[in-house]
Amino acid sequence: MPTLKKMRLYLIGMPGAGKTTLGRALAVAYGLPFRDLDEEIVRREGRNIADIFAAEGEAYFREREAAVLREVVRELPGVVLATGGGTPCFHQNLEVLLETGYTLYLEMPVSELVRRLERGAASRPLLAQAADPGVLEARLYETLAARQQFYSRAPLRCIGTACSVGAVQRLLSRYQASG
Ligand SMILES: Nc1ncnc2c1ncn2[C@@H]1O[C@H](COP(=O)(O)OP(=O)(O)O)[C@@H](O)[C@H]1O
Ligand SMILES: O=C(O)C1=C[C@@H](OP(=O)(O)O)[C@@H](O)[C@H](O)C1
Ligand SMILES: [Mg+2]
Repeated sequence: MPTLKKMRLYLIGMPGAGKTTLGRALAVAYGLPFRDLDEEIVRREGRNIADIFAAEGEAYFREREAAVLREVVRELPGVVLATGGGTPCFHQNLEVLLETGYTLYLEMPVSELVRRLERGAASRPLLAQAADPGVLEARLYETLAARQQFYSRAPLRCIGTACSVGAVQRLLSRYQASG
């Protein structure tokens, strides 16, 4: 099935879109190693994302994120990489993604993001204060509005809960065949 033995496939999109979950499954399907950028940062820092934000602030996290992204790209010619929701929006990271692999935007309606994140928002520091679903929804709409300009530059896009492994494989095959 995979047409390229070594390819980098990057998943971008909002928190809760399913980048980590789908990324793992895609890596198995393509026989490629999987990396989650947040997990790579956590491993190098020896503390979790919430602790990094709390102790150092967002600017520090964004610098580490940009540096670790470039390390992963340098080290792995073949990889499925789940990025963090903010990754493409800082430090020219989107350019790195677009120039070194296939970038797929997992586009998920805010209603579905709210449903998925209602319970898990605490581990995502930018959403951690939004305990109330109404506040969470408003925060997600605001964030999406600011990030749309970055996400929409991905050449591949999969919409809603139809983003299955098979759907992404078909999308990518068509894209590879077209150019
Ligand atoms: N296809 C899916 N259907 C239902 N729930 C999902 C699906 N993919 C992910 N989730 C759930 O949504 C939440 C966020 O998923 P995750 O993969 O961590 O997203 P991201 O990495 O984009 O933030 C998790 O609780 C996960 O179990
Ligand atoms: O949207 C964001 O700015 C962030 C999303 C998180 O990743 P997920 O998209 O995997 O939740 C993580 O990188 C960090 O909490 C910041
Ligand atoms: Mg994730």
